[in-house]
Amino acid sequence: MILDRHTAPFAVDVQATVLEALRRISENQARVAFLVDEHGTVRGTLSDGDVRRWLVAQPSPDLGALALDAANTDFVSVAEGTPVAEIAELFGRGIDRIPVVDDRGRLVAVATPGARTLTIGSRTVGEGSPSLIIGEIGNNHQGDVDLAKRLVDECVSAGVDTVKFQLRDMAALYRSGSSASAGEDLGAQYTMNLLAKYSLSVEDMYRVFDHCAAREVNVICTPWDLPSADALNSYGMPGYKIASADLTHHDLLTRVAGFGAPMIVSTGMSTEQEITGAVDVLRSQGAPFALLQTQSTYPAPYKDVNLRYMDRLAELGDCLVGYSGHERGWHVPVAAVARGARIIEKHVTLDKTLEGNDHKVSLLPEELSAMVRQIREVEEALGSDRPRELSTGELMNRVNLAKSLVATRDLRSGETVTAADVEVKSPGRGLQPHQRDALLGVTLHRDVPSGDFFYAGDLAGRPQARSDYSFHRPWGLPVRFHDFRALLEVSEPDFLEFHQSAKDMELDLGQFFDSGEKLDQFFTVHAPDLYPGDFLIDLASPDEEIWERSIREVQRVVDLTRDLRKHFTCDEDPIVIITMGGFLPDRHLRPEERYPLYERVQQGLERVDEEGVRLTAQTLPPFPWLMGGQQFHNLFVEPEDTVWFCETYDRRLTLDVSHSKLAANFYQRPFSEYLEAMGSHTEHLHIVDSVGVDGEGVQVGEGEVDFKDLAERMDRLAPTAPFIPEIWMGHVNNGEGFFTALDRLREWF
Ligand SMILES: C=C(OP(=O)(O)O)C(=O)O
Repeated sequence: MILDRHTAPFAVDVQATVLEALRRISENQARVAFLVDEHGTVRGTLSDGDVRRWLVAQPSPDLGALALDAANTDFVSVAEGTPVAEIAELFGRGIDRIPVVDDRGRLVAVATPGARTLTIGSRTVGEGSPSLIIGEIGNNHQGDVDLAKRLVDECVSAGVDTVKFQLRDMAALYRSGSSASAGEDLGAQYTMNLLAKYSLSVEDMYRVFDHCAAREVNVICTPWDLPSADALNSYGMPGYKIASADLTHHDLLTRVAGFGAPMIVSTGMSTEQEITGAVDVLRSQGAPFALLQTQSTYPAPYKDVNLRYMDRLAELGDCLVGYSGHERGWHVPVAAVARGARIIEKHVTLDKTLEGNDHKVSLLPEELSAMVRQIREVEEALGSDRPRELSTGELMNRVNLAKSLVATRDLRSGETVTAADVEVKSPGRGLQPHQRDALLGVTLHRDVPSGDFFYAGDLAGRPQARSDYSFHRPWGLPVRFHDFRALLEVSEPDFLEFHQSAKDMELDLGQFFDSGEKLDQFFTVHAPDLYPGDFLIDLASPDEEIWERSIREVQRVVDLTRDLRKHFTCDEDPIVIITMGGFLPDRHLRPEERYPLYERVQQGLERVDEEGVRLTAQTLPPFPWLMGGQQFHNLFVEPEDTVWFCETYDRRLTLDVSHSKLAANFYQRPFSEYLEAMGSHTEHLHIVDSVGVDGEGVQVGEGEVDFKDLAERMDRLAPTAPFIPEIWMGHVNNGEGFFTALDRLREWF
């Protein structure tokens, strides 16, 4: 059981309305709030159930009514000082939060049956949250306030959640007082001498805590004796650490538990019996606590670290567990997180050669940064045990690498598929091999040429109906040279968008168009994404060879576009969509690093003869799936620098809705900001849904884009920009995915 002295999340003013009280209940996620008057006296408790009962009893419920009307005024509470065991007996029968009140009925704590969460300052850590990373400065400040502050600053830069210090009152701590160590054993004498030299006074420590507050980083501290504990309590620490060395110091445990703030308790150099003894003390005090597995040697041999003991600690303490590390390097804390540590403590120093044991096992600031980064990466990688979902990248790779059912001969509409008509071949664009049984015996409703894929639509056994589309802006279909005729047979788009592969760039247009043929529509061209030799267009590249080739490839796309124009009736110059580049394999650039890259893009474009085309820069996602894996896009991702590029160089955009929504999600900004900023620079639209930060190309209505809002904004900001539905794999089964998207988009566009 825990006595939570952080009562603010539970308290609601007695004058609050039902709605205000409900808001508090949903914020604290405890299903109950306590109504307190101006003196802090509890006047009633209001649970979810109380509100429900009140609602059904009202002829016309009014959420603006006083919460007190719905509250339980005959509630269970306990007096401060009630033994924990007695309080524990009151839980059950719907009661899992009990107000603890002083002799005047004022709320002083909330008793809960035990929660595996701790809140330290601004940070709550629980089973499902990122781990709490503590930068242990300890005494590595060498008794110097400025050095202590610098260490705090380094911890902030490294991204730790909390910094930690140690406080000692040498006179109270050592039997021989603060200076006389002569009679001590060699080890103790060495430690005492160091501590005497390098400790900070309480006042200096407070100064450093103030610096932590100014840097907005949570700070905790280990009191090594009772006076230090009291001094820390006077400052008002949001949490306390108990060193392994104090696990058997039950008076200290009890004193600190009485402060009511969370306790993080190390268990090094202790027997299991001593650990359970400490747990009993903490429980009897109702202290919110976590236990840390620790090997109290400096540096600790890996064979003694024993991360698996965290499982046992979780059982013994029925609490959150973590790891306080004294080994070399930082791979063990990273592994500890993967093994369930919710708290990591690791020492930090500016110089490993300074005097004192701790410096040797401390991380330098850049190492601490690396540890924090790697822990966060591992936490992301841990994922969940929910049913497996394929990432967009995997889906793409699956098309390239997996197998499909294909026809062994030319099959005619009306024929029934037999085993001899079907074989398994790569790529994985059609029905998957395990769907063969479902396909056999199906009567085809279309011709399937030899080597062509069978699709889900073939199983449905009915032809796909295509309706006439009419949108209040021009609409088109993404096509390839080899499939546009088939799509034109079933639909009448205003334009075709030729999505070029590097191989398509080599093809002779005469293969696809009769000489003199002119199709009665316009067209756009999307430059290839990938070229042989893993080459990607990168007009921002500092590498001259890549940059020069990128310029050449863009020119080839422009030239092809001019050639294609002969076969279309275009009133305006055709739009060409280019992914301009600026990606990196391993990181995102800071905003100020992006501008020189845009300048480089522009220099490259100035070398391209753009006569007769409208070159546009496609807006890009933060994590493109290039060459089968995750990369990092930097340019045309955030609106400010994208708009800067457009305005500075008089350039236009192809706004890819999926890409830009992913960017908005990644940068945790409203998508509307992206649309408002980039909308008026938009020449062309790729309309498609998206999920998360890298789920692109999603079918309309199956992701997170608000299409009504999108349509309203685009009608205002880019009313004439044409669009295509750019659904990933939308072309299979003769454009099935594109037509589904168009069917859905009719509602808004
Ligand atoms: C020495 C300390 O802890 P640990 O036992 O985790 O090293 C401390 O918190 O001061």
